[in-house]
Amino acid sequence: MDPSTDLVQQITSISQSIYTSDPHNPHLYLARGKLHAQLGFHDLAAADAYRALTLLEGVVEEEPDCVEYVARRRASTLTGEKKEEKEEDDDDDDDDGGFVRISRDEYDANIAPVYVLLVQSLTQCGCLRDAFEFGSRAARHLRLLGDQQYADSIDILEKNGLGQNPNTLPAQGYARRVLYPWNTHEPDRKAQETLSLLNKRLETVAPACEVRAVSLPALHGEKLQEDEEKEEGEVSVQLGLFAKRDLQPGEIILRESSLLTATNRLHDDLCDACNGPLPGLSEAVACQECDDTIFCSQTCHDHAQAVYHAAVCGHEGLESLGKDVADPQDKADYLYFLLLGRAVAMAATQDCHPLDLPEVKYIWGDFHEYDSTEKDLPFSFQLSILQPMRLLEEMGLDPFTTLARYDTWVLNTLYAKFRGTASGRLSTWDGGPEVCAVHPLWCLANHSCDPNVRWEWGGEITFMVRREEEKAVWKRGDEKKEVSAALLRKDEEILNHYCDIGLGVRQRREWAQGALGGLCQCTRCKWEEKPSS
Ligand SMILES: C[S@@+](CC[C@H](N)C(=O)[O-])C[C@H]1O[C@@H](n2cnc3c(N)ncnc32)[C@H](O)[C@@H]1O
Repeated sequence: MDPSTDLVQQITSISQSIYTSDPHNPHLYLARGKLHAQLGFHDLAAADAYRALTLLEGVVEEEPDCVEYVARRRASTLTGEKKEEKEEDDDDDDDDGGFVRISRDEYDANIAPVYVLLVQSLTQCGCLRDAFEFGSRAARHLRLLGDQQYADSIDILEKNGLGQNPNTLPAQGYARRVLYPWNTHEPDRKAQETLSLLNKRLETVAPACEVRAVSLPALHGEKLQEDEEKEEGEVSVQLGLFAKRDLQPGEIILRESSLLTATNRLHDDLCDACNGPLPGLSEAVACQECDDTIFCSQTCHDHAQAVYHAAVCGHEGLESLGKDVADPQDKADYLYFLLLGRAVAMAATQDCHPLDLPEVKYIWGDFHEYDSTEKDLPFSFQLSILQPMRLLEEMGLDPFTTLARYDTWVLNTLYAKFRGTASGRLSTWDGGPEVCAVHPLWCLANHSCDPNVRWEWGGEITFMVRREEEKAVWKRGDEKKEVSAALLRKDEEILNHYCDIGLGVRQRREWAQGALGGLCQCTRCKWEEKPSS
């Protein structure tokens, strides 16, 4: 058997125990974290180590009443000799339901490997500031517990970030962006069944459009021009939107509203559901239970209650979570976190797995091949581990017992999907990102720097066929190229734009690179990039 298959099986088996019967057992998180690290999932390993640490810290808490999550394990989780030895010790403190509390001895035996796994995993992800901070804290703590006993671990922990100024170390790291082998929620996006389902949804949102499989040029990270030329011809089969009939210039061909939205404005004047502008006081509708939440209409109010609001209603701690961002550079990342929060609220309200939400299940995630070593999914201790735990707590959920739905691999998959599809609106106040949303049908349209539609986004998002005068002008030095006709013919692909098409080719490629996964290879870019004849 392929050794990695065996590791996957072991991970799946431990996850099953965590999800269904033993969620407060730090041994399971440590064991699973080590397996995750062996498979190169250092991000998941860091999250597991942090869970084990949180539970172990409760064991030595001086005031037991302050312990939020009591670390305990099923008496049957140890095997062989260890189990027999332990069973004799456990007799006295057998809790209800066959659980035993984690003992001080277990704490002493596990605290150092947990710290080491946490610090090494964060380092591997590139989250060097947190690795350094945990490393220093851990070394100090282990020294107090016993210099000799923990000498090797202290050595490893202290080597980390030695001589560095923590303030200059990066907090933001990266994770692998793959479909996890245990993810059973991802559909076959190209299957006829999927296309039929999406086309059924399009009937109301964009009746003149159809989703089809399409071959796109495979774009790669930061490749040099020569590499791009070499790889020309390599394709990626994905989905795209197509015209079912001739479409007229100026015609609105898609109208979609979505509740998978987020804003970082603290006391905003936007509808809580669709993030469209609020009408006057007489028309706006407040939630009866928590007066602070305002909707633009009764429809949005009712929709919100059924889709996401029930899980967050009245939980005041959620109001400022992720919104009080000090560094403007972090704003976009925090918006993705807020979008994640909305998806969690939707899953909790509808009692379903977040990856099965209709807004999420079929959208593009830009995943790499499983055996790729590339790491390009932004990952940080704050936004991928700590804040999601706080979010669940503020919603009144135990982040350990709800892991079957909100495990780190699930959150990473959500982040990957959101980063591949979400659109954003900038603040008119400071120009920073302020609102973002996923529109699951709108986001099926691919990009071109000579798009045939333009989009507008208020309460709903629309596609309108570009008129002649709205078409892009191709420029190369002093040379200009004739614009193509505005009519969008039956069977033509509907092409959106992921960047400002008024920019020069270099800037456009730079802007769109994140959303495209590489440098744009559309015909306009290729023409404008070539030296003028
Ligand atoms: C928002 S999705 C567009 C829909 C997507 N093709 C699907 O299957 O759902 C964005 C992704 O589509 C692909 N894409 C869009 N426009 C492209 C283009 N002009 N060339 C190559 N890939 C493109 C990229 O992989 C990008 O990450």
